[in-house]
Amino acid sequence: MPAFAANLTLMFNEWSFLDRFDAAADAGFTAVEYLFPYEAAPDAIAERLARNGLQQALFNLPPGNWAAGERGIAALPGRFDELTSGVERALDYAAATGVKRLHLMAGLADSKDEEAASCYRRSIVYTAERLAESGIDLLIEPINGRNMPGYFLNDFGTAERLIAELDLPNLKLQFDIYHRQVLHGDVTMALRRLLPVTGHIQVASVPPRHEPDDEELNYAYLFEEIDRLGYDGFVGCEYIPRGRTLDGLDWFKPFSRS
Ligand SMILES: O=C(O)C(=O)[C@@H](O)CO
Ligand SMILES: [Mg+2]
Repeated sequence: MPAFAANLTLMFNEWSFLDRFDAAADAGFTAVEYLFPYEAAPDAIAERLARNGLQQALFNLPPGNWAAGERGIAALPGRFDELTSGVERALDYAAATGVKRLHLMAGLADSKDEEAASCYRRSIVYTAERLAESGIDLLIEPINGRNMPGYFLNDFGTAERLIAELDLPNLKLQFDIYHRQVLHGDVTMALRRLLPVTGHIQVASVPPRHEPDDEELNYAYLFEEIDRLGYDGFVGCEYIPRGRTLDGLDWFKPFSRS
């Protein structure tokens, strides 16, 4: 049975950020993920995790100026010092939360730009090696250009080649099934091939990015396939509820701890 992590950036928005941990646990989740923890104190998050018996599945390293439209800095020339200090900040939160995988966002840059590609590789190598000292995996995620126009890493093949070429033991793929379907389709065959390098899976319906129970993809089949493949990581529920979060959890009932 997949281990689902509620995505507290998109789900449980009826509650304040810290109260979303309680709401997710009450709804039967045993793990959580979100984009960024940095507006809450590490201890406050740790307390919510412990109080609710929740595991921290994932969060992202600092992305640059998100409010100004930045979507990561790893591929951006001239931002390496900021990247290294962001890694230390993320490690403080990792120590408090016990998270074992962090996602590094590439940023908005031309995917054919050689300087961006070189910055991206340098950032990945640095970050992976620094995280390895704490036993943490580094994830990279291809993101489709409809949701994030201009995002540098917009192709699963590029991510697959990069992971193979860099050959870093803790560099893994964040396989977001929603992005995979929008970008390329062929989800099941890609899962089968890429599972050995996959460190985290995320789900949502396609195309509206809602609960994984309808529209273009057959998630009942895909959840069984994830089990058949022996995947033992988390499946992040990175979806926008159609209405109130709790009203959209019928799909989750067979997997809930309550
Ligand atoms: O957009 C997505 O998909 C994500 O997983 C976010 O974490 C972007 O980092
Ligand atoms: Mg995702």
